[in-house]
Amino acid sequence: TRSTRPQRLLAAVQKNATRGDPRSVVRAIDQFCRHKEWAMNVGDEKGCILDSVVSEANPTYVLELGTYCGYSTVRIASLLSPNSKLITVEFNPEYAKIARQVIAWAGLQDKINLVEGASGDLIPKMQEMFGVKTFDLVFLDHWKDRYLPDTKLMEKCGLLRKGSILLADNVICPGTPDYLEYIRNSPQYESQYFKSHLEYTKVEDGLEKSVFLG
Ligand SMILES: O=C(NC/C=C/[C@H]1O[C@@H](n2ccc(=O)cc2)[C@H](O)[C@@H]1O)c1cc([N+](=O)[O-])cc(O)c1O
Ligand SMILES: [Mg+2]
Repeated sequence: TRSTRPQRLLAAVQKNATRGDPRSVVRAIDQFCRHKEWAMNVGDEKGCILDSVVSEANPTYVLELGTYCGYSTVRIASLLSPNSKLITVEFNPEYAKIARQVIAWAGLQDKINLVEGASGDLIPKMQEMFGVKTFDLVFLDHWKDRYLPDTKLMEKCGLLRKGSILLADNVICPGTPDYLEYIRNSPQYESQYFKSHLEYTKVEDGLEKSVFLG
């Protein structure tokens, strides 16, 4: 049977990227998506904004919601300091299988915990599963109708501390209107919109960075 797009993306990484070199893995995926097949990675343009937010935050504990093939997982983890950890949540076992191999090719498996399941089920278990108290940075890039309920759930579970940063992809395209309305009007957050483009296209999209004020 025909291969899947994530399988072809992984093959492009294994063909064009250098083992143990995360930035070459990121570059190989961007090349594949720009010249061969579009895929829903945060991409190179929004990826630069992601890089600057991660570098400035220098987080110890990062949560990513929506691994997909591991592009942003590798991009973020490549910027983390030695004792920091990235936990990434993936619902689809096929995507998880590909992402684990992309992460391994980048040589970042020691920094990353990929956990399979639904965010709504796993968020309440983060503290007991990983001994995490709070997350310094959360990257939201999963189902767009889950951004708001999962943010409220993270608040309820005490996973956010004064200064925790939420960074949300696709707030314009495909769009997360209920999340934007909540986060921009809540006195508990200070938000900033970084205007950009939908990955590998000229369509407008952007990232919303929100700091939890506690
Ligand atoms: O739909 C989009 N993203 C949904 C991502 C979903 C990912 O999150 C996982 N998940 C993990 C945990 C869960 O609880 C639920 C899902 C899913 O298994 C999938 O791997 C999207 C679409 C476009 N687009 O242009 O159409 C562009 C983008 O940048 C996007 O991110
Ligand atoms: Mg996205």
